[in-house]
Amino acid sequence: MPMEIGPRVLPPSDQCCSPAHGEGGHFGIHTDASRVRDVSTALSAVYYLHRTPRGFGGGQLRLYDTVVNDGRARPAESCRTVEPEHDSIVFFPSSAFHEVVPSTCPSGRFADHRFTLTTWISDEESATGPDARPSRMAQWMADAAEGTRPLHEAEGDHDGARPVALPPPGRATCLRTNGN
Ligand SMILES: O=C(O)CCC(=O)C(=O)O
Ligand SMILES: [Fe+2]
Repeated sequence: MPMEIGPRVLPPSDQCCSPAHGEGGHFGIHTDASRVRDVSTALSAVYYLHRTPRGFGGGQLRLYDTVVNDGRARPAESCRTVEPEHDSIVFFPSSAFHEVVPSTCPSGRFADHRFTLTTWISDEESATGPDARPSRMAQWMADAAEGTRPLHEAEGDHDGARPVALPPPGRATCLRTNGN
């Protein structure tokens, strides 16, 4: 089924990332603190799109609980697993530890890769008003996330993901999800 992605739903390309994971593609445990201005209010949004039936295996998103030891936060062993389902979107706090487990892509074809559109939503206003103090839990997760390594240092954990060029603004794009 062709899927229309109009430019109006796409954030500017510097605020949007569109990688494709093939065989072995993965993303080690991280937070998205370095991708947002205010991690105490920011949400990460990941939209999944791929051909059906799915041409890849694995590629689940794991969202970890957080534990604190000696005032330092780290990912707990417990997590929630999100299956990348075509035409679905997941939102989570950008301060949460998460990872993408390795994908397999038996055909090796690019069309069978795991595709996503990822963006980060941050309400700058809400962090400045008098009533805008984040909850204790949110502040605590934000402080923990600030201490995590910047994303560019985690590039070694992002093997196998190839960036996909986004369409220029003002032109609709048609992604065929059932062809090559
Ligand atoms: O692809 C996903 O499910 C998550 C991607 C991600 O964590 C990121 O781009 O920071
Ligand atoms: Fe992330």
